[in-house]
Amino acid sequence: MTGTVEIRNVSKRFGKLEAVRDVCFELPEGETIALVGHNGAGKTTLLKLMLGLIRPSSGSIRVLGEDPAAGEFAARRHLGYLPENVSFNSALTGSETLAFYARLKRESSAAVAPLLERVGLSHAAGRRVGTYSKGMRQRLGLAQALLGEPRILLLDEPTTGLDPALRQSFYEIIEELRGHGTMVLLSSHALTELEERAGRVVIMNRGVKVADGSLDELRHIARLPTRIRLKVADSGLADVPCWLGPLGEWRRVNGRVLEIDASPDQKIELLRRATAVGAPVEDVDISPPTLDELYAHFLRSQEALR
Ligand SMILES: Nc1ncnc2c1ncn2[C@@H]1O[C@H](COP(=O)(O)OP(=O)(O)OP(=O)(O)O)[C@@H](O)[C@H]1O
Repeated sequence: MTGTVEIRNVSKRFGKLEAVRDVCFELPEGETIALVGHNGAGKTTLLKLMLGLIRPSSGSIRVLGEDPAAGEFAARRHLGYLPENVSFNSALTGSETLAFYARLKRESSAAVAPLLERVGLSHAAGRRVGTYSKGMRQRLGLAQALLGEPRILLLDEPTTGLDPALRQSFYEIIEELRGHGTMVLLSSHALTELEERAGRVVIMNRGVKVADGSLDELRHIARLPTRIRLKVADSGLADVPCWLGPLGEWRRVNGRVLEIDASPDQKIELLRRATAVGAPVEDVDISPPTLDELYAHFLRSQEALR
């Protein structure tokens, strides 16, 4: 896979505050990457650095092989950006707004109608943006970011204000773009929805990158327990320690359901026992560590080192 963004040992200081400290990563094409972190972790600063809106205090950034902060940054045409707080001129219609951005990006205004259609705003194309709901403005923002079929899409909190159906169609658009080779970077706090969508997660804390990998890789590194729930037949409730063996603590969550936090080493053995002939188990439910739990784990680990 070809790289789209290369960040090497980048730091960014605002006065005494180090918003980003010695961060390195590469973002290949055709990947959806989640950039997560608490408020003030440095996510927006990283996006602004990639856009060339600010310069790094040290380190280097390449976007499609160019320095984004250089005067003539030709790769900008291949960049789409949705800022956290989209604001448009409320007197312009949806069509006029998008046509304005198309001119800025030197794209044909013929792109406007199909893009409005794509984000489900055709019906409101002739209405003033001032009358749009938050979700509609967000969709117009996405349409603006999609102008020119970008190879890099940087989206800051893109699903804020979207209802579940719109979120679904938003992620369908993202998946389609990714399939065509676009690198999509989603900066977000919505960890649960990112869990199913992002192939890779970069976790930031206080300006420092604390974890970077696929969900499976992060689970492997964190070695957090997998939560296993067993629905047990009445006959098995009396002698749980016997058929389950010495595999850690278990607790009864309600009636006939047992819950066990199995370490990565115990997991398979536990499932073997639970599904062995004669085991009084009627159903098994396996929940690997969620992105929420992994996020909390990596943040705790880094805070402990401070
Ligand atoms: N132009 C600026 N001048 C001074 N400090 C800044 C500037 N921009 C960002 N900061 C500071 O840098 C740190 C990182 O901010 P940044 O906006 O990158 O965080 P974030 O992870 O995007 O947070 P959020 O989730 O709240 O959007 C914060 O402490 C912020 O106050």
